[in-house]
Amino acid sequence: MRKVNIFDTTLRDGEQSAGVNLNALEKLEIAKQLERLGVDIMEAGFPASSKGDFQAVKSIAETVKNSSVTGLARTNKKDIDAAWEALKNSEEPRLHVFIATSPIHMTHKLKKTPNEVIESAVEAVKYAKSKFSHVQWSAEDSCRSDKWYLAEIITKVIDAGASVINLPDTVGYRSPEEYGELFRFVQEHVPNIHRVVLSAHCHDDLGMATANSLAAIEAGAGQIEGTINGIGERAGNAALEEIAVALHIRQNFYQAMTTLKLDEVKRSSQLISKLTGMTVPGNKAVVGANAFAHESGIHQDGVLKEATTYEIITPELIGVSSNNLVLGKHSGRHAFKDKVAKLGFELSKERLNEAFEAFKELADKKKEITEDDLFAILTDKQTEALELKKYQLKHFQVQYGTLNITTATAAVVTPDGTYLEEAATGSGSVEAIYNTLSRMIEGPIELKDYKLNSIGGGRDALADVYVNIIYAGVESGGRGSAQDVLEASAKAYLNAVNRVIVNEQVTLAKSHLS
Ligand SMILES: CC(=O)SCCNC(=O)CCNC(=O)[C@H](O)C(C)(C)COP(=O)(O)OP(=O)(O)OC[C@H]1O[C@@H](n2cnc3c(N)ncnc32)[C@H](O)[C@@H]1OP(=O)(O)O
Ligand SMILES: CC(C)C(=O)C(=O)O
Ligand SMILES: [Mg+2]
Repeated sequence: MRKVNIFDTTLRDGEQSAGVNLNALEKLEIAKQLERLGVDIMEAGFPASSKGDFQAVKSIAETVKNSSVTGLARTNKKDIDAAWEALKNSEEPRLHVFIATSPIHMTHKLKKTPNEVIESAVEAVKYAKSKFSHVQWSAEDSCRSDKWYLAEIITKVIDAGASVINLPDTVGYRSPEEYGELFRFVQEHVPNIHRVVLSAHCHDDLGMATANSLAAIEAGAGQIEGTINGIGERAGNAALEEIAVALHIRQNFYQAMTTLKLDEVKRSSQLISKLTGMTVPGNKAVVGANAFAHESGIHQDGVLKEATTYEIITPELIGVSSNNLVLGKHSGRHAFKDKVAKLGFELSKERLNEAFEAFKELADKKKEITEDDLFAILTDKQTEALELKKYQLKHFQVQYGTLNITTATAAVVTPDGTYLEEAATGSGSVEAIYNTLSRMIEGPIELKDYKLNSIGGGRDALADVYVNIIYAGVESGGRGSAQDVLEASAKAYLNAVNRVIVNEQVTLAKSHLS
């Protein structure tokens, strides 16, 4: 069985998803979870792109010990130097440097001749190699590049010191057969290819990212790049959980494996969904809420007789424990703690107590607490610790009637500890709440997007609200869950504002990162 390395780029390409903007503390929290998941390499960001990303990569490189940490750079000294400053204290400093090799990109974007691109790539890899112990080079848009030109530049870049060569399908263009063919071609026509690991990096524009990644493995790739939940630029990247589970379930076919801890998959998915605000569709393979739900009679009958009739993956495999202990209002701390541990959460004693209180409060309102409810409570507690000085909602009330003007009143505590109360009207309940909160928050807020989902099913399902706002000139996403839609809406709005405030504090006070 051949081992395939997992290169996670949730914190770099994943963060390139439209509307996603993680602060350094959120990135660190995700990095710790990716380390628990067992990724071999994590791309923590693009250090030259902003001060915030530089800080994030640096703190991750200094914290994470069991996964190799890398950062992205263009083929210029400024980017490579910034990456070095951010990564030099990691266990094995590793750089990811890229330049595009397709005629379209070279002509229109880079405005360089193919020879100039070769020079730039070789020079950058040599320079990077003088600092970093590992240098990965990527041929951006390799799938629309001339294959003979690709073979030439790869040969030279390997001679310059690259130890990983990545062939990204940057725009998700190829079919699995064609992508596999590219890997075979490169292995046959690059004389020094045996000195490097070949890597695949697929995008999902035509819905083929997972299939293409698996085709690359069949054709000899030793590393797969992707993100959790498949988030990323445009239609996203290959979903790592899909590839890892496919290799596990079909190991006899692929004869390849990863060392991911698959029982950390669900928790990683939940945390990343929560912090990025990118909701996982119900029918998403492996981690969607319906991935293990059997709806129709014939399927249910089959599963009752023999689960393998319709189940090729068990929920337990990805860390959703079987529900033999039902949690409800009569459950105590022991059962709760046991369940929390089974779901893979590690919370401090204080956070665990708070989570237990939140669970009891919810159990008073709901008959049965589902695993999805618990995930919502636990990820809330896990991420609350990330919020520094912030606006806190104390209470609110809304008066709504078809004949009245909708009015909300609310009380918040501001980041400097002042208690404020306000009231405002709106054309609906959510608008009235947002107008009220806006009066107490310093600076204008523009609401760009509002999404409402339910967590779990039934009349007593939790509401999950995601908002996108512009506050202090910064685009920010916020999420809130509660049993009541209006409470979830208020929480999401404040969470989006708080994320901007926290971001500022993190950039100003670097000491918070250690
Ligand atoms: C396929 C991918 O995912 S690539 C990674 C994409 N990620 C990002 O872009 C991260 C966020 N980006 C940023 O913050 C900014 O774009 C920065 C800081 C990286 C650069 O900002 P700016 O210096 O203002 O440049 P801008 O983004 O407008 O243009 C990119 C420049 O880099 C050049 N460039 C693009 N790729 C490369 C490369 N791999 N190597 C060298 N130069 C490159 C472009 O030709 C352009 O150069 P020009 O200014 O001479 O025309
Ligand atoms: C930077 C490279 C590897 C990339 O993300 C792409 O080409 O899609
Ligand atoms: Mg990409």
